[in-house]
Amino acid sequence: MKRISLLGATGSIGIQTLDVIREHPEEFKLVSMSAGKNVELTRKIITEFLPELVSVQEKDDAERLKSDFPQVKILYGQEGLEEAAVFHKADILVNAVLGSVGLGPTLGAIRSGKTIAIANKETLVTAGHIVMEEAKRHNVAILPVDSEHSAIFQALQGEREKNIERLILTASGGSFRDRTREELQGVTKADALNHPNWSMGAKITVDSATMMNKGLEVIEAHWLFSLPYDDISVILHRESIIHSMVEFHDTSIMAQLGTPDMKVPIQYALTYPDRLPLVSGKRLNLAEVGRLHFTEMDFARFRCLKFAYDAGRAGGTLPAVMNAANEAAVAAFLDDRITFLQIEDLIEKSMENHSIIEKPDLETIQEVDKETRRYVKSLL
Ligand SMILES: NC(=O)C1=CN([C@@H]2O[C@H](COP(=O)(O)OP(=O)(O)OC[C@H]3O[C@@H](n4cnc5c(N)ncnc54)[C@H](OP(=O)(O)O)[C@@H]3O)[C@@H](O)[C@H]2O)C=CC1
Ligand SMILES: CC(=O)[C@@H](O)[C@H](O)COP(=O)(O)O
Ligand SMILES: [Mn+2]
Repeated sequence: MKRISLLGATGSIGIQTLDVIREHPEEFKLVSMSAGKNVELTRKIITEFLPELVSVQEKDDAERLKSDFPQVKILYGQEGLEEAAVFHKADILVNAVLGSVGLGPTLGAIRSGKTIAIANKETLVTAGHIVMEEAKRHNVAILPVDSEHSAIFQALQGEREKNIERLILTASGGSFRDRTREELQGVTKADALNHPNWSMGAKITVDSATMMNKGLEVIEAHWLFSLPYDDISVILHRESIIHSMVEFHDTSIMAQLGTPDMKVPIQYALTYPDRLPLVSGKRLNLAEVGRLHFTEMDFARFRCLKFAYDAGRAGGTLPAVMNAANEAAVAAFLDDRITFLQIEDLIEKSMENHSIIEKPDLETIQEVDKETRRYVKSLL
């Protein structure tokens, strides 16, 4: 029985993690969780899964939940999030919260010796150097949940790192993959949220449309697999059937394939190094798929991917700046305050405006994150 702490239980990854737990009650138990503002769903989850500790974003919501569930320890805010992550009865943290608020809880859980199943990209993007060093020091495994990194992780089982030529991340191209840059003028929020292959939270769906999602994944891959940026490439693959690949020095390429279903990588992170049947999974029928397509990545068309390679290569605080600017800009877009193309303008301006601090500690990263959000706000 693995005892799970789940951050972001009310989100897209959170709900699918609960599906996996529900499908294997003899294997997994939810012992602590966090949610943001979706109190109704939080109530349902508590009633069904009976976690011992629950944290929500707002104090008022916590007060209401306390009177409804007196047997449950209810917390709130960033402190509550961090406490849920280190709950003493949990063996593994599934971090599926959205945004850089996920960094502190990941570090806390590493320091208390928990295995980390990481969906929250912002943790590794903003502070990969600290997270990987702490994981090594505490002998804690960081298991990828993101589909591309899970694919690479699976393709690397039984292989030696020294034999890797490069990683090849696949990108669907997102909602606007068939449009030119000129055709991006005036696209709407509804258009952006219409991902061709995956059903995900709003922020990551917009990231996929700007290609920032792949940029964040390139930086994540750099930290997870300890490879230089020159050995990490991206290819457009419309179908999202090949979730990513590893090429070896002998020219052999190992790929992981499957239908686009996040329950597969979520469950693999929870069962690793074992596997379990995916109760509600759909088997891939390649004859039905028929053809797979691949296209060279166009960095001029997808500027955010270029920003991410630049930020990753420069290192220091620049990835944290890029990430915070992206979070603030996407939130503004989802709030109808800016156009789609302004997202990348705001990220570019924030990166240009910043003087990089080398080897930043946690406090510096958090300060730079706040400063960048203030800067983006001043530009709006
Ligand atoms: N969705 C996917 O398929 C994939 C997602 N990821 C990554 O996983 C992470 C989560 O993505 P996704 O599930 O799509 O996101 P969602 O927006 O669907 O869910 C986010 C979750 O985080 C909670 N939350 C948001 N902001 C805060 C906050 N400030 N404090 C506390 N809780 C908060 C939300 O609570 P509430 O809704 O209650 O307000 C919700 O539970 C992201 O980093 C994303 O990039 C990676 C690979 C695939
Ligand atoms: C499901 C998942 O892992 C997402 O990160 C997905 O990769 C988004 O797809 P694209 O960014 O390739 O459009
Ligand atoms: Mn992904």
